[in-house]
Amino acid sequence: MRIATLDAAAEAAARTRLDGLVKPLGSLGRLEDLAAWLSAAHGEVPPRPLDDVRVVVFAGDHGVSGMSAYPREVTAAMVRVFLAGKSGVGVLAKLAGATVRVCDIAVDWDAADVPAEVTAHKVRRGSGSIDVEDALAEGEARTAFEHGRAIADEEIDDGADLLVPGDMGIGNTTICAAVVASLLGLLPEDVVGTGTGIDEDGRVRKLAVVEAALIRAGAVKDPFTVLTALGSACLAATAGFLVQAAVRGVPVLLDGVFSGAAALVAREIAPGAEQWWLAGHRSTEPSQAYALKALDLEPILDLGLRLGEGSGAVQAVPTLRAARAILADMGLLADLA
Ligand SMILES: Cc1cc2ncn([C@H]3O[C@H](COP(=O)(O)O)[C@@H](O)[C@H]3O)c2cc1C
Ligand SMILES: O=C(O)c1cccnc1
Repeated sequence: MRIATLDAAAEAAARTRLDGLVKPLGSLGRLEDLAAWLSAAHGEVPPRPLDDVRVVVFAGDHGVSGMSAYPREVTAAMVRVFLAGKSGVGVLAKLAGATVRVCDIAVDWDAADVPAEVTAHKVRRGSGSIDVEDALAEGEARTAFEHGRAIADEEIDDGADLLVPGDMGIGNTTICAAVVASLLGLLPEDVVGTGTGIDEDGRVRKLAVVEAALIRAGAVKDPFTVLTALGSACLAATAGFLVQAAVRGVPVLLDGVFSGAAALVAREIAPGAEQWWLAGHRSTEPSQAYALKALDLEPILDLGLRLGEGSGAVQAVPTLRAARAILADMGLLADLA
């Protein structure tokens, strides 16, 4: 896996053009940084329009139970909601002119009556309960990672010019807390949040599960071992998706908790891949803040969201398009009459 290189010359050319636009120097703030980054990613000034934006929602269940304010059956039910275009991310993606694909990586259901495309990358049904057992069997983390890479290839071969990873899985914030704590050497208290809205009793149970999982896993650093012990098939697939986007040189807008944890793992697997990722938004969950800090990523938006699915990231798409538009369409100071 070779990570594509960003074009430093295009970035420098973008900076020169930004400084010459008909505005006070630096006055378009973060938009200018995004415009320069996009130029580096595309290797041209102005960068190409972001016409084909795709969200891929990775769906799967977890062995841990009682960690969420909602029952695990919601994961499977939500797959149908994504297909019907009625999910939060579905509505928001439509506004941003993005498409949403849902992939059943590890939903715990009999999927006989859903379209085969949804289950084409199925790895397993549910995952192990990380407090007492590994999430995945030997080899499954790599299998799921390769599925994620294949999914990115499918989207990119089909014309995607910006990818957004989404997630659906009751219990996701528990395994993300464990993975982020393990990789960054943090305590459960640092990373455990209220997820879908658990009460204080639930948070105490969640802390105990994450603590038990971290003790059971021990000091693991190898990213595939972390995925196997504490992660999930969806997390491994999302990591593969992020790495492959970087291999192909396609920009990614990360979303919330799941994106953050997957990105941390993906960077361990493929150092340098993080150059291809932007943080779409800041989630209210603490583990995402730690992950983004470790990745040196500053979120574009901060709307107090805690939904996941890709819902925050898609809302940053218009901002990225705005960054491109200033380079493409603004006049030059030098042409002032
Ligand atoms: C109806 C519904 C739709 C969702 N869409 C995303 N999530 C979000 O909530 C879950 C993680 O939170 P926790 O760790 O507390 O279970 C994930 O599925 C995430 O995508 C949802 C949750 C629910 C209930
Ligand atoms: O911000 C997120 O990604 C999030 C927060 C709570 C539950 N699920 C996802």
